Amino acid sequence: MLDKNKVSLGIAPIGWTNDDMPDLGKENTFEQTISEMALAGFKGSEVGSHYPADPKVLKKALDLRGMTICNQWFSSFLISRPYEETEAAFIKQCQFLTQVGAKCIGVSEQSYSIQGMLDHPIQEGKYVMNDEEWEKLVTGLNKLGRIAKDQGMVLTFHHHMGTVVQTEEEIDRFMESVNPELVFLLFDSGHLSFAGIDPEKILKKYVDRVRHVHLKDLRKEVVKQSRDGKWSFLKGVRAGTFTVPGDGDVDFAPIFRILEEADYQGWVVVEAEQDPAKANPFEYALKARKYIAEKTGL
Ligand SMILES: O=C1C[C@@H](O)[C@H](O)[C@@H](O)C1=O
Ligand SMILES: [Co+2]
Repeated sequence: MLDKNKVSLGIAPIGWTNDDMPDLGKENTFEQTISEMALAGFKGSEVGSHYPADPKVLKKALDLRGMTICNQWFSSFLISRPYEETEAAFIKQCQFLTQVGAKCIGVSEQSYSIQGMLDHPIQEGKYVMNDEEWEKLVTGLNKLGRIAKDQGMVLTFHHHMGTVVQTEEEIDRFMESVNPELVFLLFDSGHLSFAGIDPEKILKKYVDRVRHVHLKDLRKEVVKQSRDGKWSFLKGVRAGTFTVPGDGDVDFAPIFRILEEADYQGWVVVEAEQDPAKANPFEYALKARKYIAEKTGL
């Protein structure tokens, strides 16, 4: 069982409106999204592109529903653009997050990422960094991690399909290289499973350095179709690569057990992007909430 005083349950708006493919769920308003999250029993939300940009407006709408912002995605371009460019955007986003009371920022290195390319098979030919690029990434993230820490925030890094940190070797090298006081891991069960990595193994190894968790389930049958058909990441998402915890093929029992044994403190966030026309987001949020309550006591 997870301790309700230490672990909070959030959900990402990506099941309602998908920022990577804005036509998916464009009919779902911000108010409807957060009302359904709250009604389904979630206390936190990540930030979606259809959320108000004014932190006061956003915070008021969340406060009314007993909710808070728990994290926001941040795209870094540390190995392909001047560091200062990423730093300026990072500082701006940290300020926004601080104003809405959030403590976590989830960074993904998007240089040469194929995750958004509609004509690129996700399971082939992603970019691999050379030693010089590794150095740039690590140095840049350590600097950003310091900036976050000085503002009372935590920089977590999101390993992700189609990006420069996807494989087990890349995750290991990453964790060996970054400053453990400044850069933490965002553990995403769906992306690990999609990459053919055992989530249990990674979590066991790095749980003490995990500061944010994405609970994402995976339909292995769709992943197989995606490999055979050479689908892009986004085509796979539309076809149902991901779903809510308990609805797919990821075994969440060891994940919850490791978090419990490590006395994990922080957010666990359901993040299950799929086509809202096929998988009603409110229905799936309720389904996830029920499964997590049964398995963790949250
Ligand atoms: O954390 C995430 C944010 C999304 O934009 C991304 O594509 C998704 O798969 C994810 O894990
Ligand atoms: Co994620």
